[in-house]
Amino acid sequence: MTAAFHHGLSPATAAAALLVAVLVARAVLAVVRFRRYELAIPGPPSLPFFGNAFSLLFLKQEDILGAVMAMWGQRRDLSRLSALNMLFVFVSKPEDVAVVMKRKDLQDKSHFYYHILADFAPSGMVMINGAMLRAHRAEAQPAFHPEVVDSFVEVFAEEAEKYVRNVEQRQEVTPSKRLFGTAAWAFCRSTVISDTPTEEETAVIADLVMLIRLHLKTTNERAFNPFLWSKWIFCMTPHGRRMQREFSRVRAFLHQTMNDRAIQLEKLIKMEGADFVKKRKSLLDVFLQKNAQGEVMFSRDDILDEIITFLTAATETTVSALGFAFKMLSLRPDIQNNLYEEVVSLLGRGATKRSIVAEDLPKLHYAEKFLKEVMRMFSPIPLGARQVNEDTELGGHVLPKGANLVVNFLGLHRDPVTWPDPLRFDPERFSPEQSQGRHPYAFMPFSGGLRSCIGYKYGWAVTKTLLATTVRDFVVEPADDGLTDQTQFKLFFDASLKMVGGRVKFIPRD
Ligand code: HEM
Repeated sequence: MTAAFHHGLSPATAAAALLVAVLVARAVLAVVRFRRYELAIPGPPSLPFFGNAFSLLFLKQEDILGAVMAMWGQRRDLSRLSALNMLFVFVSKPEDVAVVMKRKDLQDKSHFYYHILADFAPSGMVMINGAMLRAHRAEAQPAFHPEVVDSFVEVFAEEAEKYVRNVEQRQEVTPSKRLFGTAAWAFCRSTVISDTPTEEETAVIADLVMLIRLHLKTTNERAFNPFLWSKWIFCMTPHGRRMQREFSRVRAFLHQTMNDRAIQLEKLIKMEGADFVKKRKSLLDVFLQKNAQGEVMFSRDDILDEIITFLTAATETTVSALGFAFKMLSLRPDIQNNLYEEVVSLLGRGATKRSIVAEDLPKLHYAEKFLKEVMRMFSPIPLGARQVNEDTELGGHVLPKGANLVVNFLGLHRDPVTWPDPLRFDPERFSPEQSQGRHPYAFMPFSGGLRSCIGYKYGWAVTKTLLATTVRDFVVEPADDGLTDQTQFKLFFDASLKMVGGRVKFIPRD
């Protein structure tokens, strides 16, 4: 007879009490264990279990990055934040970043952030891991071969010309607003739909771009609001219901586009055989081709998720980089003159000017140094989070299983040891002389290792084309917003880095 029976407890009650006691003991042990690992890593003061939650949760989107960065506090070595027993370990030193990029066991995306991002495109490359990631990357790679990217430059140039034709002249504008449409069109025309889109395609792609922007904004808000972490709960809110409805509508259209293209492809493969297989193809064709050849590698939903993911990755980053580029040009006429001189020496001026072609891109040396300095100071992706799947040693600390490892690209790029006077804007940091001897992992705007940006060459080509075409036709002047240098920018994060305001004026040159 146990003590419980002597005290009149039934066996069921005693069993339930025992179970509760075991669960409570396990939870307490988990909190104690977590706390031991947490406190071993330097970071701001934190409470047991809640960690830094009271400084992090329910923040406005504009304030999230500033709050995270303030708490990170420029620590060079590993540092941490925590909330509700979730640990975020920041890596910002080139030596530590190199280890993360090279280690095969640190390549999975963090569940915390990416499971929310993945809600509407779960099989997209940014979200997937392991064998599935390797298969998707291997298939998509040919669509980003340098020769394929070169073949798209004509489309990029046409979209850039359209951008400069339609830009609101002489008024204060936020360049990113119009740039989204331009970057999205450049992507869709080169990789998804026909070169000459129909009216319906135009309307649906415009909707998709708006929807993706909204999704990214919502993802960040949800990430900092535990009540909305579950997709199920989020989709019961009016906003969640609306997003679900809109995504279903756009997906139905894209499915139709894919079906039409798949039928065309089957015919082409039958007609051209091996010749067609060897041809360079767009992303959509690359994914569909395997299926058309009878190897069903990807479901139509997988392909659609990839198209949405690539469109997001391609537009967000390009727009972020160019938005900061135009803002910096408006504040630095000296740099703008150097850039203009380089551009007109290639593309001509006035009546003799011409559009950019693929062969011009490698000759834009100054543009490249300038854009690198933009991406150093304003890394389009400021943070990238990985999942720690097993207790892992890094930088002299143990990261417990379940922790989120955050590669702090913004911190890496502003590390005063590698970049003296890091807030000074100077493209010459990327001259061959000054680049000599720099740590190979000190500058990582496109990340690195197994999860490096697959659209790296594509991104460079679009960004350079849009920058050169705009500078050829316009002087970028400052807005009347009181901002006189880059140290005054208020940065925030909505899937890519943005700044509050960011307005400039475009004054025509001719
Ligand atoms: C200025 C332009 C760009 C920048 C700075 C940039 C930066 C990055 C970075 C930092 C990552 C890693 C993110 C992480 O680890 O969380 C990434 C991944 C990725 N990027 Fe880009 N990107 C750019 C343009 C593009 C373009 C044009 C495309 C497609 C056409 C693209 C497609 C992707 C994809 C699919 C991934 C996920 C790769 C993976 O997880 O394995 N990016 N990009």
